[in-house]
Amino acid sequence: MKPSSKKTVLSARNLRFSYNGSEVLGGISLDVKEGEFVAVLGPNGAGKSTLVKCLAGILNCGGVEASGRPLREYSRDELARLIAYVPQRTEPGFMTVFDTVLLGRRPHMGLRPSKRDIEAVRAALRTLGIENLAAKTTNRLSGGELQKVGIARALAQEPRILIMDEPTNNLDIRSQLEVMRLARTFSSEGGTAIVVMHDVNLALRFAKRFIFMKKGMIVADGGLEILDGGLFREVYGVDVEIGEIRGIPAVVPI
Ligand SMILES: Nc1ncnc2c1ncn2[C@@H]1O[C@H](COP(=O)(O)OP(=O)(O)OP(=O)(O)O)[C@@H](O)[C@H]1O
Repeated sequence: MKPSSKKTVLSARNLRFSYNGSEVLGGISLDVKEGEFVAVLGPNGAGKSTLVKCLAGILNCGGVEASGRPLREYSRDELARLIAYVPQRTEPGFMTVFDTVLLGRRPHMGLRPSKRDIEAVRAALRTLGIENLAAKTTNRLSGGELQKVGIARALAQEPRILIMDEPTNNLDIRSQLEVMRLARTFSSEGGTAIVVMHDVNLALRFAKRFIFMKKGMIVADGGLEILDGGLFREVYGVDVEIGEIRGIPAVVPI
């Protein structure tokens, strides 16, 4: 890839992580720059979620810096203003959709929500097309609606880095496209989007950089130029045909 003059916002150096003594990340190094849209791909259990939880500061992994400063030196609110993380599953509760999304404003808010906070929540609900659900409690939503609430909460947080773990889970095809467009817009406006995905074709269509993981390691990292049959055989153990439909890259298992 061509070197870029953009600022590095997140970096990991020789990142290792174990659950109960069992190593899941085996020494990962990467730099992510402002304005990037990165898709993290790879088979089940490869360590994708663990990696993004380390990058988001959800897991205390060490070896991760944001804007040149170790994550552990950030206060909780500082980190939340910088990085929003959307987990694989948003848990339902007894709060309304509006109040759940308002939680995203906590790191910005005083004792009471300001006009600005309320407007940020409304804007996030609008972006996800769920204003009509604002008064509903989240335990009465469908899986896809709940997923959108989690994403809206992250947007309301107005972070500089948006990290989403399989955000298109549970979503219909139109909503999948909307979420990917939203991440693309976020990154084209100077934010940084890092998204864990299983849908290779959706990732290829929208993201600009692809990190393929296997067994806790990065196997390949780059733009569309890194794609070839050998990569898919190595990472997923499947043979694929790689083509293009109307200029959109398409990978078909054969
Ligand atoms: N809380 C945990 N405790 C113990 N082991 C865990 C825990 N979370 C994940 N693991 C293990 O760590 C490994 C990597 O899991 P991770 O969720 O990071 O993979 P992934 O690539 O995101 O997988 P998937 O695509 O299935 O979501 C797996 O072997 C998993 O069993």
